[in-house]
Amino acid sequence: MERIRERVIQIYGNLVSLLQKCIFCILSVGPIPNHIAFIMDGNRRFTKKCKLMEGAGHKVGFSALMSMLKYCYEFGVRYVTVYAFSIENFKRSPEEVQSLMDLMLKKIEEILKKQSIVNRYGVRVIFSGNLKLLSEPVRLAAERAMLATAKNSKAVLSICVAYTSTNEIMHAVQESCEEKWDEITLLNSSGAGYGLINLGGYEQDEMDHLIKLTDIEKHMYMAAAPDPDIIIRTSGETRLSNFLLWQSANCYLYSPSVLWPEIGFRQFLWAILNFQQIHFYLDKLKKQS
Ligand SMILES: CC(C)=CCC/C(C)=C/CC/C(C)=C/COP(=O)(O)OP(=O)(O)O
Repeated sequence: MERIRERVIQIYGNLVSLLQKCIFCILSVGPIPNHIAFIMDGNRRFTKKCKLMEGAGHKVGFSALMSMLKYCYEFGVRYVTVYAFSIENFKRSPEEVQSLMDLMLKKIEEILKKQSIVNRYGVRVIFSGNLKLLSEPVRLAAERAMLATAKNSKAVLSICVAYTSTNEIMHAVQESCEEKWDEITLLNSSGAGYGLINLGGYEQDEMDHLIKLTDIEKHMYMAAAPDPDIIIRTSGETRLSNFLLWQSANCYLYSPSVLWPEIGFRQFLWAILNFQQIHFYLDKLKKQS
């Protein structure tokens, strides 16, 4: 009896995945987003709603993330970014921060296993954020994961930890200033003698030493990924909460009402359909003007 039950579940699973493949095939006639970012909101609320043990919502949340990654990579999305832990999250109780870090550590080991989604889809994993703020075991695990997947080239997963956009922008501006300062000092010491830049009426060669947009962008934590096409934030919230502010100028925000651990194929499909509809509409406007 048990074997029949297992077989039925297996057949059902195969049928569902065949149906999903057919849907992806039809959808791929339209534009496929290159980069989707997720704000995984509502894990603690899910714990409360389902009367689970403390921290269980985040574990279910991780499984939901694995399903979303599978949909993204099956559909042909090359870049996925997730907001896994913000700098603000360090203000939570020490027990909660510790439990989230323990989960992170365990899950990093899991995603490095041979049969994991990361290895199955050839995904390069990048941890983006102020990694110095992480405890040593988590930081080392993150570095290990980046090294182990560095040669994967089919897709990219950016995991934002110890991240906020304002911190990212500040870091990038500081790095760019330091780089320019070093450049000017080097030129001065070699006798080129540019002196201090007069911001009033500078000459062309002085202009070359002003910081450009590309200087700042190359120092962003998210420099390895293009701007996102869609940001999906669960639990009906439409705030960005200091996530990808620099990169989201032309991005579509989709905000399903489900909590993160409840997100599934339906929400993914709806996000893609809405994105494609907006894309077609903007294309039409462009052609008319
Ligand atoms: C390796 C890896 C990528 C692990 C990620 C694991 C995971 C699902 C992390 C979510 C972290 C987080 C603070 C989510 C927000 O929900 P919340 O806790 O703020 O819940 P609430 O919105 O209900 O308060």
